[in-house]
Amino acid sequence: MTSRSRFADLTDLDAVRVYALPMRNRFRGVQVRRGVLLRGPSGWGEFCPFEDYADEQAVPWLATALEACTGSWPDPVRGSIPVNCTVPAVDPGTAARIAADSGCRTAKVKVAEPGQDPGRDVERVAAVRDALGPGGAIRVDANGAWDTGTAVARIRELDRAAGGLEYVEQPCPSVDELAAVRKQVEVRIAADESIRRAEDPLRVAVAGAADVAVIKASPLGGVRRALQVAEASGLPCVVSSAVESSVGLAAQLALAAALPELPFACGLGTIALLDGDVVPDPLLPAGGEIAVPQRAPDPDPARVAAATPTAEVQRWWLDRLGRVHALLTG
Ligand SMILES: O=C(O)CCC(=O)C1=CC=C[C@@H](O)[C@@H]1C(=O)O
Ligand SMILES: [Mg+2]
Repeated sequence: MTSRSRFADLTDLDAVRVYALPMRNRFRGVQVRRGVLLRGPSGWGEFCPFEDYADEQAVPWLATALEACTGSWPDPVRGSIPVNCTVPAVDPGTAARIAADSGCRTAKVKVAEPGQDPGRDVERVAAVRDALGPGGAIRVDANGAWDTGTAVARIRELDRAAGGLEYVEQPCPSVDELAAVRKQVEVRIAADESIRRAEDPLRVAVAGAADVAVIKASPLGGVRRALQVAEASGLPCVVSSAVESSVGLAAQLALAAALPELPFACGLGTIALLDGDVVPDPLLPAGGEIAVPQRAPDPDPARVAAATPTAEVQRWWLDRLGRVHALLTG
C-alpha cells in the first residue's frame, strides 16, 4: 500500500456520513455509539474512536478507516471466525438471556463496573454458566479496575462461580501488576489495555504478564499493522472489536481471518450490543461464528439516514475527523 492510498486527502473521499446507534445496554459508560463512515476507491471504512479519546489517540483509528476505504486487507486464511457473546454489567436475568440468545459457546462477561457491588459479578457469571451449560467457556473482563490483591481474590471467587474461567482480561492497569497477579492465580491472564502500541505485546510477553494478547485493529493503526504486531508478540491472540457498526467490524474480522493461529473465540459478536446497524445484513454470529466478508459491507442509505444525528453532532465529528487527519498526515 502506498502512503498516498493510506493517507488519502479527505477531499478524495466521495462520501462521509456521521451515524449514531443506540446501545441495548450501557457499555463502557456509552449509551449511544457514534462514528463516521467514509467511502473511498476501495469501498467503505469507519472512523469511530470513543468520544473521550484525545485527537492523538484517534490517529490510528483513522489509519484503520483509510486502510479499509483506500487500501486493502491481507489475504484470509479462514472463512469464519468463532466469537464470544459480550455480556455487559447487567443483572443476572439479562446476562443469561444475552448468552442464551447469542448461540455462542463462549461468553465474555464484564465485571468490576464502577459503583457496582462485587457480588453482582458473581451472580452474573453464575447466571451465564447456567445459560451456557457445562460445555461453554466463560472469560471475564475487569478493564484494569483492580489492584493486585483485589484481583487475586476476585479471580478466585469468579473462577469458582464460573466453574472454571477461560481467562481474565486486564485485571489490573499496569503490566507489572498483571505479571504479579499471573504468578498467584491458575486462571490465564489476557492483556487488552496494555496493548495499544506496536511495541506493547512484546513488553507484555517479556514481563511474563499475560498468556493471551487481545488485539484490536483500530488502536494499532489498521489490519496490516495489527497483524504484524500480533505475529511479533509470540502470544496467542484474540481479536476484539471496538463496538463498531458492521462496516468497521469487517476490518476486525479481516484481522482475525488473517492470523496464522486462532486458538480462542474472538470478541467480535458485538453487533448484538447495538440497537440497529447501518447495513441490511449485520455481521452477527450464526452458530457461534461470523462468516468473513471479502470487504466491508455497503451501508444502506435508508438506514444511514435513520441513524443520522443532529447537525451539531455531525459538525463535532467532522471537525474531529479534520483535526485527526491533519495529525495523521502532518
Ligand atoms: O471483546 C468483546 O467481547 C467485545 C469488545 C469489548 O469488550 C470492548 C470493546 C471496546 C472497548 C472496550 O472497553 C471493550 C474491552 O475492554 O474489551
Ligand atoms: Mg477488554
